[in-house]
Amino acid sequence: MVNLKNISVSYQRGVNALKDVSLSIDKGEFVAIVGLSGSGKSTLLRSINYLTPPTNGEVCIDGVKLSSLSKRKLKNTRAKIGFIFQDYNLVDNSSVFNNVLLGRLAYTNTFSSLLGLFSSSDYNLAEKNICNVGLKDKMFQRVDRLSGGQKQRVSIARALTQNPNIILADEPVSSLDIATAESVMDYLLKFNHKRQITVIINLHDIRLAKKYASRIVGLKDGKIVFDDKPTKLTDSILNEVYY
Ligand SMILES: Nc1ncnc2c1ncn2[C@@H]1O[C@H](COP(=O)(O)OP(=O)(O)OP(=O)(O)O)[C@@H](O)[C@H]1O
Repeated sequence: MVNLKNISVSYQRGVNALKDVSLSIDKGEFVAIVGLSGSGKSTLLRSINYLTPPTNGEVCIDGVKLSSLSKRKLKNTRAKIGFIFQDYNLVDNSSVFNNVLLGRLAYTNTFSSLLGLFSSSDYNLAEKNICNVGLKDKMFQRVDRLSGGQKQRVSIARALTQNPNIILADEPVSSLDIATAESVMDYLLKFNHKRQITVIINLHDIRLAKKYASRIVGLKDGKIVFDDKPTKLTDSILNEVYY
């Protein structure tokens, strides 16, 4: 369903962040991307939903080339791809409920979204997903009063409210302590299993990658140097990825 065909990304001043990367990810996989800082993990994730369109190569989602899509169709495709950021990307002075409702923005036209018009099914979906991440009692609390783990659960609920086929998560637990990080990862794994949502996640914690992912992709200098089951990621391969 996600197919990267020979993609390269070059930034200004000659930085080649990805070099001829090809990668196919099937529905329902839980893929962790690992590698040194600067190896291209964020760029890879952002190219999948065209936040950073590749300089060369093609990104295909369900067989459709993103480069061939009109603005409107690209918006529709992106609506089915949730994105979870390391720093949560929430509206701090707004409630949990309003933040989660923003997941429906991908489906509303500009006029409705400017007026904040949502349907009753949008409200119901937001409420259901807040309950699904265990935040029912915080529903109308401002998000800046929440802990880091709770904030990241709000971002998961917001992504779920898009009814996504894919969730992209860029270092979502790196600011959290180990126990909290695992509880956030548990939620991602739960929705991966229960809803068959494909999860593609950047992680610098190899232990978490091995514990949760069904497949690990190692990036080094913008190239894939490992792509296999977690059990195949031996210490000597790790040394190579992180050298
Ligand atoms: N907007 C940008 N403009 C120019 N160079 C960039 C930009 N974004 C990233 N880069 C460069 O591209 C390379 C890959 O960066 P990227 O953020 O994808 O790596 P990463 O593995 O996610 O690193 P980190 O774990 O530190 O976030 C790095 O050399 C980085 O400095």
